[in-house]
Amino acid sequence: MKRNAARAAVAYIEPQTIVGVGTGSTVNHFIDALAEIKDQIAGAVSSSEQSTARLKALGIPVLDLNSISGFGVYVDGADEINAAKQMIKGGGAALTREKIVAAVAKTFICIVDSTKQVEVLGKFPLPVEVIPMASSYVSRELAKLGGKPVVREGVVTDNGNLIIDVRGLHISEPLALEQQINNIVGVVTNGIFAARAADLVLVGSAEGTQVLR
Ligand SMILES: O=C[C@H](O)[C@H](O)[C@H](O)COP(=O)(O)O
Repeated sequence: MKRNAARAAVAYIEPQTIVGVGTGSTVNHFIDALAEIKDQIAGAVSSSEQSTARLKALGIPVLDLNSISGFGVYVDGADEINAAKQMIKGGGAALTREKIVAAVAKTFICIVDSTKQVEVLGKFPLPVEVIPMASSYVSRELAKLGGKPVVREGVVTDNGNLIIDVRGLHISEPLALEQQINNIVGVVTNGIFAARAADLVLVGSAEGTQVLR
């Protein structure tokens, strides 16, 4: 199902453009598909060390985001997505770089299998990237919002920070909660993608791919 969604995303890549590449098992299928047309693109900008390594191993040049002023299509997965195309991301701890690359892109294409579709975000624990010295303080602040925060064991992000997973949130107003959590001192960013929701969703199933505009 993930592969079907990932392969469908290749059709949205314009020739000789830079492609934004997310992170995760669904995106890995996309990178594999992108390798088949690598001579027809101008390179990639990547959202994690993991994706960078896979892109380079397949011969796709990876550009520094600071060396370009913009690009067209960003393709990434999600842990949950609602009907408004708002997402929870960061199950693979790549949320901050993903949010940065997504912010620069003109179009965000989210590739998911149908199990990721939800009515209300929050069943998947919300990842929050924090500066290590602030993790206890931020955890106490997150608990005040009604969630159960737990520092993800053994995980250090590509930026040298920690991830706090927050269980038990019923996220009925994703944009407001995204901003509220980002306002806690010590938070780098959180995994709610509402200020920058997806523009297009490709939902893979065993039968093929559904396009949600
Ligand atoms: O940090 C990881 C990313 O946000 C992923 O895009 C997300 O966790 C979905 O990953 P997967 O495609 O492996 O389910």
